Amino acid sequence: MTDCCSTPGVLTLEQALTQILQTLQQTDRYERVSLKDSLNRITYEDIKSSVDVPSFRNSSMDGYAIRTGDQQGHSLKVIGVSWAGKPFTKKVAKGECIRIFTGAYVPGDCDCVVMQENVHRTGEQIQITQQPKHGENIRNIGDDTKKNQAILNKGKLLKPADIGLLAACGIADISVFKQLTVGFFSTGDELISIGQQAQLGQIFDSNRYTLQALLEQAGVTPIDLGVIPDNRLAVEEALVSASKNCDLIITTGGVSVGEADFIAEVLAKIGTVNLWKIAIKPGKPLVFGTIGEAAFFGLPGNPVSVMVTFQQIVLPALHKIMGRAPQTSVNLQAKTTEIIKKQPGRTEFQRGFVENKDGELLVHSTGGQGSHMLSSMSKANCLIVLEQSASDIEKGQYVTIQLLENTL
Ligand SMILES: Nc1nc2c(c(=O)[nH]1)N[C@H]1C(S)=C(S)[C@@H](COP(=O)(O)OP(=O)(O)OC[C@H]3O[C@@H](n4cnc5c(N)ncnc54)[C@H](O)[C@@H]3O)O[C@H]1N2
Ligand code: MOO
Repeated sequence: MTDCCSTPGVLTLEQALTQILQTLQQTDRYERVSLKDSLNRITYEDIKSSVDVPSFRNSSMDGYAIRTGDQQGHSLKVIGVSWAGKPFTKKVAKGECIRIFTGAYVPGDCDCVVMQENVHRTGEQIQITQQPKHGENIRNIGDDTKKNQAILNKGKLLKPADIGLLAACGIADISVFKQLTVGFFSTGDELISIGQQAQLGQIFDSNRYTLQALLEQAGVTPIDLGVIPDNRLAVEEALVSASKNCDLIITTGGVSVGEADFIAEVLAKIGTVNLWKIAIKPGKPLVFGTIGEAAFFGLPGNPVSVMVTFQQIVLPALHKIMGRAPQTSVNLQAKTTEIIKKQPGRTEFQRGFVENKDGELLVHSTGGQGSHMLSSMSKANCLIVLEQSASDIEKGQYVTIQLLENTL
């Protein structure tokens, strides 16, 4: 569809994402890992608990376990102690109670724990000073997790709470999707490595460092394939070789329309070009396709374009292949503290800093928005998302923001 803002042949971000995700298949490779090695891995199957958690009724307070009917004002005899790990299992008769500590087994005769602050103790007798409620301060069997209940679904990215939950259920190892292997290289005759002396016209290759970090954060195995010069044959050889060992390949640079930009041309020769150019800023000339079994993303060379396209496009693609359940992105609304310049035509991602001022989210730009400017990206804790048809935004208007991973 062509409207006021679209360029014929250039897909919107949503169209491009739909097309990319439809092309990619979820991997079916998996492995068993121990719980200790499972952080940031993705579950390969639904995981059920074979036990109730808690597996026995226990106290949530230090105090006295009593029987219903032994009410406020009554005097009760303390006949024993239930410690966490050392249960009291004998009978508790009417008019009796036991001393109990947090996490300790509650004997079957008792149905309430009175916290010690609400009790007067004299020798082996207690007086309850506040009306106890039936079931009070007792954690019941299975109130956290029930036996045979699915505690984690397939496709769950494992975070510390999930690992703790599995441990609480006594699960020692689990099946997770195999980690993806992602090969990446930079292209460009102007690139030198850190440590080399820059001549006029040369720059340090920053994209490889950014990508290594982004890929590590994404929980895949990155393979740094170095810098490849602007030479068709060299690029072709590097891509063919990478496609044999990698699930996904990322290059940066060489996707625009200059004389030395031939990534899309080489891709068409050795694989398939599925799409080229998306109506986003930065990142417009992104190319996506496949080489053999491997998925391929040719990202634009500009360093901020690399970061934005990685976050908006490569990451959802990686999630699809690595088996992660689809995510709903959490967008917030924040009030802009300044005018934001914007031309209609592309969905724009501007670098911003959001803060909470007296309960209101305020966002301001972190500086120059050129796609070569990493300094404003480094200062940003969010991206300001401006829709394709939007033009300049007035100060005080609400805009959509996406928090960056480093903020969370
Ligand atoms: N006539 C046109 N020129 C350009 C267009 C266009 O539509 N018509 N699009 C512009 C846009 S938007 C982008 S984005 C860039 C993308 O260009 P390429 O992907 O071909 O990238 P290069 O030209 O190779 O590099 C762009 C820029 O980034 C620097 N760069 C490249 N690699 C690295 C690296 N590894 N580390 C740090 N910096 C890198 C490179 O030196 C250039 O400055 O094209 C526009 N041009
Ligand atoms: O689309 Mo480019 O990435 O704006 O600089």
